[in-house]
Amino acid sequence: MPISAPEGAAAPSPLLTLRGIEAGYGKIRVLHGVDLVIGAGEVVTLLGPNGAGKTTLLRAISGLIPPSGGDARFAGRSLAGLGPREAVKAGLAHVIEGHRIFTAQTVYDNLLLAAYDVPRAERAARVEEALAHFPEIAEKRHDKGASLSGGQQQMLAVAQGLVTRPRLLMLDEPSAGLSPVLVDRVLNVVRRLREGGTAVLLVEQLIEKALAVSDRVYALAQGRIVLEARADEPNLPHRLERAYFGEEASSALHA
Ligand SMILES: Nc1ncnc2c1ncn2[C@@H]1O[C@H](COP(=O)(O)OP(=O)(O)OP(=O)(O)O)[C@@H](O)[C@H]1O
Repeated sequence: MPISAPEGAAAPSPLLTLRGIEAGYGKIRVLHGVDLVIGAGEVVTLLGPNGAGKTTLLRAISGLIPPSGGDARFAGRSLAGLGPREAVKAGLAHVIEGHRIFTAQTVYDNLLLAAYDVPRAERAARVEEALAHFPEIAEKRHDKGASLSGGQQQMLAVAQGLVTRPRLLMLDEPSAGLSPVLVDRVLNVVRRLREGGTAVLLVEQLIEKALAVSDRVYALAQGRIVLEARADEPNLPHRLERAYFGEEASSALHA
């Protein structure tokens, strides 16, 4: 049975609240007023066709590109004017699509570098904490990044996102280039993070696998949110199709 707040008590404020976010590149407008909410410890998948603006939205949240409009709040504070480093310090980690690790450095040093802003005395423990999620790369902690397989490098990139102990971890297509077994392993980490209370925003093409670890889903099309639903909603595949292709195209498909 869901635990409801006592009557009259204020609902806990969400961890991340986006209202009317607009962003793009120079004169190119990509996001046209995006509203999105993530609760503490919630796993949310962001779906959408190629070019919809998913990566751009993650970049706008993590300070890699400044939004040109709207309001973004994280853990009770405005994200306006925050650069990527400040966003990480505020508790936001963004594992970018196709993230490259430092191949000339060891696995351990890659993680230490990612823990740059963690107090020195805590860094080693944070590195171990991140490695504990990935026994396969923990075994290779003294090996150079270059010696890891593509999948292991991808895991190392996710582990780098974890050393800062984020309240929200944003993963941009973590399955890209991974074998099905490794995809499951990365998504299992998402499941474990959720159990531990870390919120995750997941951009993923493997829709079914992503939904299996998610609480809710948003779909973005042409820079606008066109659907918001619970991940276990029975009618979701049909709604997604309509959201992706528009109602008319969907009716034509089923005609
Ligand atoms: N650095 C950039 N400079 C100019 N335009 C860009 C840049 N990055 C992305 N775009 C454009 O912004 C739009 C949205 O791209 P974005 O990568 O955010 O979409 P996406 O939904 O993540 O797509 P995909 O699933 O293909 O990664 C696209 O039209 C893309 O060409």
